[in-house]
Amino acid sequence: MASSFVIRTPCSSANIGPGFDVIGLALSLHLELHVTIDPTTASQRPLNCAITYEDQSRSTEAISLDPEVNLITRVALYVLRCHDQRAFPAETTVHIVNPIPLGRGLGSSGTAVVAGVMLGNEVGRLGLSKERLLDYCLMIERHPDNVAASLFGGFVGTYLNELKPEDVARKEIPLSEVLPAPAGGIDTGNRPPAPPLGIGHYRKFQWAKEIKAIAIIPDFVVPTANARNVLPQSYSRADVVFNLQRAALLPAALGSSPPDPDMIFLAMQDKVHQPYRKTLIPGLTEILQFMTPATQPGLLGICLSGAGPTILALATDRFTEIADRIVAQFAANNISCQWKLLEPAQDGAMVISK
Ligand SMILES: Nc1ncnc2c1ncn2[C@@H]1O[C@H](COP(=O)(O)OP(=O)(O)O)[C@@H](O)[C@H]1O
Ligand SMILES: N[C@@H](CCOP(=O)(O)O)C(=O)O
Repeated sequence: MASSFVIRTPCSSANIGPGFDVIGLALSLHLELHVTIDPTTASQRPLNCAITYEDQSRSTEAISLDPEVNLITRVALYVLRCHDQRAFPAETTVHIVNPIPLGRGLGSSGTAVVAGVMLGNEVGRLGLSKERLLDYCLMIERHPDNVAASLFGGFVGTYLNELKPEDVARKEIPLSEVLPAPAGGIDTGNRPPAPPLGIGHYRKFQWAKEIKAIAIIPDFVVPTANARNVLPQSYSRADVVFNLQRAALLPAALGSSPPDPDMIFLAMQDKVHQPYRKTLIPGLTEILQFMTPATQPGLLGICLSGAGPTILALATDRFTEIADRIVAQFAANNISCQWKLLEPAQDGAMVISK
């Protein structure tokens, strides 16, 4: 008999200023996988899987419908193959509905990875806990901030365990071995490296109910890998202490009701990633500084969302006014934008039976 379910996964904004690779916030824009498994259909397809894709994000990148290439199904196959299941159950169809803009700093890849591990777990009937699924996510997306937010929901602080030397080697296995290059439908029969236990952990923080997130999304892509390549290998003690001081304040500042705008604005400052990413995002330095809670009522703080180019402005009201001002700053650099008013998504990725 056929079965159907939906996997719903929120997008995320990572860092929130000083919490580089540590802090993440799940937001109310959801990737959905509408999955049907119909064993009565004789499978004609490679890997027993057919993909369709519905773009609701206004992205121009073409998403592959080949299950060996598509990030979501590739990740699901990784989880399945770690459990000696070589393909999807016959006959699986996955309809992807994606409103998350690609390569803009709203964690589209982390969300896709989370949806992929949830898909592998569900179709393979593996019964893995979300804590274990986080390990699988971290073998692919190697910083925990986006994936933990999308998997568990809410406003999270994350950390990686100090692993035993043999486990460190397993965690650092090149991505090409975790997600091997497509073999053109030929099953190599290789079992991929399973993740060590308990790589990553998270803690949920409070989020003050008055605070909403405005995402100002420029019409250009900054691949996260490029935005990580512009960062230095080492930092001055002064810059590290600057970020530690603010990162330690941030959860209390964003969790206190009513919010204190000056405290939040200060707690969202950063010297570890944003200053270096200005080379990829025209006008970034000015955009992060041109308004403050003193000059813009309703504003609490501004930061780069993830690796950018999206700007995240936290605010209690006057959302349109704040968004319009940031859009105008980008327009001064000949960059057009869309913007969205989002809320924290307290529920993480979930499977909904149909
Ligand atoms: N829903 C999806 N389905 C397939 N691939 C996706 C999906 N979402 C994101 N990706 C892949 O992730 C890439 C973007 O990842 P990345 O550069 O990390 O940006 P982001 O900040 O959006 O996570 C896309 O170019 C695409 O290859
Ligand atoms: N901590 C990472 C977060 C990347 O987020 P994304 O949404 O841009 O993928 C970083 O800052 O590189």
